[in-house]
Amino acid sequence: MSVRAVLSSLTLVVVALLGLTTAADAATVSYVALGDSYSSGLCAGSYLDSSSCKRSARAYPKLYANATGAALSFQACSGAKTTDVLNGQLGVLSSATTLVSITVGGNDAGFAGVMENCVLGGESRCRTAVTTAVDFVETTLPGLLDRVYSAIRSKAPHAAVVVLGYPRFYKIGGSCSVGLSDTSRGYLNGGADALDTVIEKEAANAGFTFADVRPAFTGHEICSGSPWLNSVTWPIDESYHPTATGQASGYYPTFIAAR
Ligand SMILES: CCCCCCCCCCCCCCCC(=O)Oc1ccc([N+](=O)[O-])cc1
Repeated sequence: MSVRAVLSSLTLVVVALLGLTTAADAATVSYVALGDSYSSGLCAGSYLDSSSCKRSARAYPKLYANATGAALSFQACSGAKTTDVLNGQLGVLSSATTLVSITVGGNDAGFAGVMENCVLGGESRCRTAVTTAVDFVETTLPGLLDRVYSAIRSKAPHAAVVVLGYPRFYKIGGSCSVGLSDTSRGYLNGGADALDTVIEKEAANAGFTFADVRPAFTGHEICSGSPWLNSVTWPIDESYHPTATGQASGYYPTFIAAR
């Protein structure tokens, strides 16, 4: 065999290997999970590190990566508002990102304060707190979501983006140890609906897919026979969050179906 023939067969082998590598890279989903505690998995346990972000091995982003072999960059962080996503979570996005998920907006709307008013303050204060939050959701939140969604699109131009919503918290009329009246439960469910309505609309405006978790959680609200959400609990910040089952049976299949 001449030197030239050896070189040309070597070239063929190298080209073939490069081809395989490129094909393997293209087949690997490059997945970035953004957002707040509903995506980090606060309350689901088995946290992946000791950070206050509370990223859980039982949260839907990790379940998806385990099941599919997708390469996950887990950015979601407990307590995140839209500005935290904009300023702290988008650095890993690139033109190579193929899949993005996000839950955000609840903390901007003052979720924790609303819950405190409703649990401790009685029906009247609950109604006022929810009304104020819904007003914010309908007037100010759309612009905040637009900023986040536009930034995602410009940093990850080729990604499929799935925006997940929030569940209704309460079954109305269920027997329940939590001292919240059916009236207050109704206010809170209405707040979740208002939030989901705005998130769905802004996601559609951005060309993203909205994944509605409310159907999956129906029958599994607080005060139902098999809740997938924590009621008031200790530590207090884990209150009103999906349990590990809520992540696995509520968020995860809803994400899979929308992706
Ligand atoms: C209209 C808004 C109020 C209506 C109440 C019912 C709405 C249901 C939607 C819930 C949205 C929750 C998103 C917040 C997720 C989150 O990150 O929660 C936190 C988790 C942890 C902390 N923290 O401080 O550790 C703070 C907040």
